[in-house]
Amino acid sequence: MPPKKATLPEPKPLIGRVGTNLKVGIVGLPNVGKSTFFNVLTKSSAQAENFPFCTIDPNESRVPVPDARFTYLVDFHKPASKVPAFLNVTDIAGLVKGAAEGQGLGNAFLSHIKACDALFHLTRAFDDDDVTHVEGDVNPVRDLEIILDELRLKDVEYIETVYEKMFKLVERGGDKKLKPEYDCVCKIRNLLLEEKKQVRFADWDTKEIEVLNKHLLITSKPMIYLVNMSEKDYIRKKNKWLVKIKDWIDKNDPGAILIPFSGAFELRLAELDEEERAKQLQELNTTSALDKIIVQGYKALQLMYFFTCGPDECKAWTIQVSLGWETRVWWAAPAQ
Ligand SMILES: Nc1ncnc2c1ncn2[C@@H]1O[C@H](COP(=O)(O)OP(=O)(O)OP(=O)(O)O)[C@@H](O)[C@H]1O
Ligand SMILES: [Mg+2]
Repeated sequence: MPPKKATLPEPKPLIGRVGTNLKVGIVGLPNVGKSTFFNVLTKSSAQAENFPFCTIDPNESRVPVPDARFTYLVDFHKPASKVPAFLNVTDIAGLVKGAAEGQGLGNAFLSHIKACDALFHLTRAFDDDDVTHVEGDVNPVRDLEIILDELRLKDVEYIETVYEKMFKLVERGGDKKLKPEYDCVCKIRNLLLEEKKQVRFADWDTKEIEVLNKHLLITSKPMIYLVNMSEKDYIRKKNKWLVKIKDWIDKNDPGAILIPFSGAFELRLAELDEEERAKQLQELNTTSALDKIIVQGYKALQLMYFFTCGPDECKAWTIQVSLGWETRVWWAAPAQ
């Protein structure tokens, strides 16, 4: 008998902005490797040190999206000008328990998250007694819940103000026109406050998504889970937390993507020249995780972008619209 096909959850329509200048934010507890990851991903040099709250102000950069179609166009036309698509990435300060009430760097941090359109949720699965853990020990499942809960509480605070305003208009003032929107706000409030769930975990119809898009709640943003492991664990593809994290995601955020990587290993690779790097990867029989992360980050956004190449930038071009669950590409014939 052929093996049973794994049933994948139906992809959910994305909630959020559609645009040409969207960004992915990096969130997680302090000192878990967010800035290290940001630096290797975007070839930047943001401060990354072994102490909590090393990052205060957000660091922003962009990274080209690896795309075989773009490489093909460039190889074919050998153009003078090559403009790939870019993914904008923001490295944000660490978040601690109580951040929604102002602990740690608190509210400023949360407003930086609100400005992002998708999130890389970075969690620490490496043991290293020399690297301080704000919770005292390594436990990425607990850490995931701490972060998600802070994000949820921030949404609760926001939706309460919306709810109170609408309550007065609809329940007291009898405004019938606002009633459908008010009902949706009540559903959001109930989900966040009573069921203690993230907005993206629930099912929403088109009308409800219109309401959600007015508010751009933090817990409605697509989230990609990145597990930061030791170099050794990444190379041997084993880590005692991986299965536990995967189980947690399947149970709580089904369909969400988990990508293991190693900040320490990527940092070491980044210091090698191209030839040494290829040799090293071949010897270790492994690959860098960064391209996969960039592509998934890009796919999580409802992004509309152009990549162009040609002597006058229009010899060959494509427009790509990624709406998360589908990607459409238009090719234009090279100008004669
Ligand atoms: N995979 C890894 N293995 C071992 N050490 C790592 C790994 N990834 C990062 N580190 C180390 O962890 C420490 C904290 O890293 P980093 O400054 O990137 O964290 P952060 O999450 O940005 O912290 P903050 O929230 O304080 O800004 C650094 O000393 C870094 O070298
Ligand atoms: Mg940092």
